[in-house]
Amino acid sequence: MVKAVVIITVSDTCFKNHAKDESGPALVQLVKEQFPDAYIHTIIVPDEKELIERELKYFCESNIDLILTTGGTGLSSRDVTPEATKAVIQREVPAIPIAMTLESLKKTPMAMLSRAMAGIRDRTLIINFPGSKKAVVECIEVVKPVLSHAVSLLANDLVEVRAVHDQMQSGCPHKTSRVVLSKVALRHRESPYPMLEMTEAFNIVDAVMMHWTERVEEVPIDQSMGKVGAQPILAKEPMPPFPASVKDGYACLSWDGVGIRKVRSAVTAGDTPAAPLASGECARVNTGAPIPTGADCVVQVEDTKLVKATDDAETELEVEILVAPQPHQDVRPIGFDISLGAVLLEKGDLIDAAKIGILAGAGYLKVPVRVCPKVAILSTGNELQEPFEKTLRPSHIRDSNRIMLKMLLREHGYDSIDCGIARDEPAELASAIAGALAKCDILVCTGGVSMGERDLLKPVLANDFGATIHFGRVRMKPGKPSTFATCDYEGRTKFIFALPGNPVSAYVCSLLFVVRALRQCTRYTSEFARMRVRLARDVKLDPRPEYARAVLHFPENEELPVATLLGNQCSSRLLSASGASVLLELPGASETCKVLPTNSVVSALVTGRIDFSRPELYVM
Ligand SMILES: Nc1nc2c(c(=O)[nH]1)N[C@H]1C(S)=C(S)[C@@H](COP(=O)(O)OP(=O)(O)OC[C@H]3O[C@@H](n4cnc5c(N)ncnc54)[C@H](O)[C@@H]3O)O[C@H]1N2
Ligand code: MOO
Ligand SMILES: [Mg+2]
Repeated sequence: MVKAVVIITVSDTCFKNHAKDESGPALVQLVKEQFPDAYIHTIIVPDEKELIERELKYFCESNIDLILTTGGTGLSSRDVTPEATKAVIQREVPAIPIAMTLESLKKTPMAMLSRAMAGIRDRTLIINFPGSKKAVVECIEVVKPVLSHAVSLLANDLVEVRAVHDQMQSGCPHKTSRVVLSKVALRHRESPYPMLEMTEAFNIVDAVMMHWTERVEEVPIDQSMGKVGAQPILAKEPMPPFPASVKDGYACLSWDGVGIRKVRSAVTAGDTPAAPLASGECARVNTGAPIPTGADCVVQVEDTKLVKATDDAETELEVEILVAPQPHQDVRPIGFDISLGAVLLEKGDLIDAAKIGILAGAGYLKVPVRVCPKVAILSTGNELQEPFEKTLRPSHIRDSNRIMLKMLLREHGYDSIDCGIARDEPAELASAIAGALAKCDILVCTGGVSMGERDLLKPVLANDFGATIHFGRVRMKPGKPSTFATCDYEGRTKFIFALPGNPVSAYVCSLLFVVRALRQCTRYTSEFARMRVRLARDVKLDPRPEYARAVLHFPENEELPVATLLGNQCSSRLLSASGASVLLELPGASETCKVLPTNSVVSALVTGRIDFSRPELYVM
């Protein structure tokens, strides 16, 4: 089902004067006729490759089903749409432009000059159309019959795909579910899942994730950020590879002491010095430049005086050294920064920017890292609609969980694929889960895990995938109905975190369970750093242990930072997680303690960035 289409007019002329764009509106009209319910967005961009690429990538990341470009597919030097498309797509669909060209050739041989491309990025199909309105109308007729099926294949919307395949073949079984919805009177009135303590849940996640088989892959260093090194990496050369000057000044022989020196030569960074330096001589050097053999120190220019130069002042002939230099003064000897054979990256190290710079400097363009599980994110709920749909449908809300979790995992160094929204229908849930499991190792879904008659995740996982539910309820707030399961799918163990639909529950449980699991898989410490903080105000305790979202500030001369909660902690209120630096580990209320008074010291997990806390914003 085609839900969202973007039409991009690529044309310098139309970019300057939108009124000249006829092809874009024509495409809009044609798309509207075929997909009347689809959300259609149009933009006009100039014939700039980088800009077109940026827009294509943006819309692919925004879950658009179809991107249709018009213009820029010809032979002129400004025609770059195919190149931009090629740079963005992951897989080509060559038959689409071929079909369009064959059809257009019936009308004009000029169709031979079209360089249009078509291809896929993630779940978006991109098709280049020619720039002329007449050609657009002809070409859209060619592709119309396949657009919907193509989008369904990409959306992995197995319901529609199975239906189409069923029409083409007889009797292949449509994915159904063993879960029966109708007998609502038989619903659970008490959760059948024991309530686990947090530590039990953490131990289960740690133990089960040990089933992840550790694998190693080599990745380009610019794709290794946040990954874990799989083996030690050693320096193949000493750094610096030559004795290098630390200052701008003059390379000298230290035993010459103070006095006049003949300026024998100049060595700037990148130069290779010629003959060795003799006593009474010096060589002008820049920071980073190799010092000539014979020299054993550098005197900074501030400690010298010019004695003699050529009349045109282009050459220094003699300088006076005013301060007696020490041997090796301001010289970085060979290997001073990194000695030959030094360990640049330890096995198990988390790769950060500095490490990537060190690897680059040492001539490593790839690095072996521990393979990270592929993560898929799926939202569930009849009440959900796509964020880009302008108008809210009655009793609907926009899905905020998917993009939030994708970004949250990215914040912690993990990529993920977006598997869209599944409705609370057993067969559709089963199909969506099947589609997601086919593409991932860890599935994170949100919604439908509590006590509602349409909370189907647990039953569908257990009945349709034979999943082992390791836990289905945890004594925590937020996140009580969190579910962790594993199943065997297409011969591989799949790990499934079915988290509550409430955005804050999904946020907290992704941090505490999903990030933990991912760190386990790369054998990296699974715990977040813990610190002790003081409460800025009284905090009422919930009966369950609570992970309260807070920001910190660091009063002068105070031993502990002060934590301010981000307002009402209700698990539907995502604002309570916005800008959170820490999750406070608050105990459950007891008979004797229902409120933690101001200045109480509690432990906090450092799950966010600390440097932009603005507690002054949260004065209650
Ligand atoms: N009778 C009981 N009711 C509930 C219990 C209980 O123990 N007994 N548990 C409550 C707790 S605690 C939680 S947490 C929620 C979790 O419910 P579900 O996991 O079944 O989540 P849903 O019902 O699907 O949705 C909950 C809430 O979140 C909204 N939602 C769902 N998905 C999204 C999304 N992708 N983006 C934004 N918002 C989303 C949804 O509209 C609901 O408002 O159950 C309590 N109930
Ligand atoms: O467990 Mo829920 O996330 O508190 O509402
Ligand atoms: Mg529910």
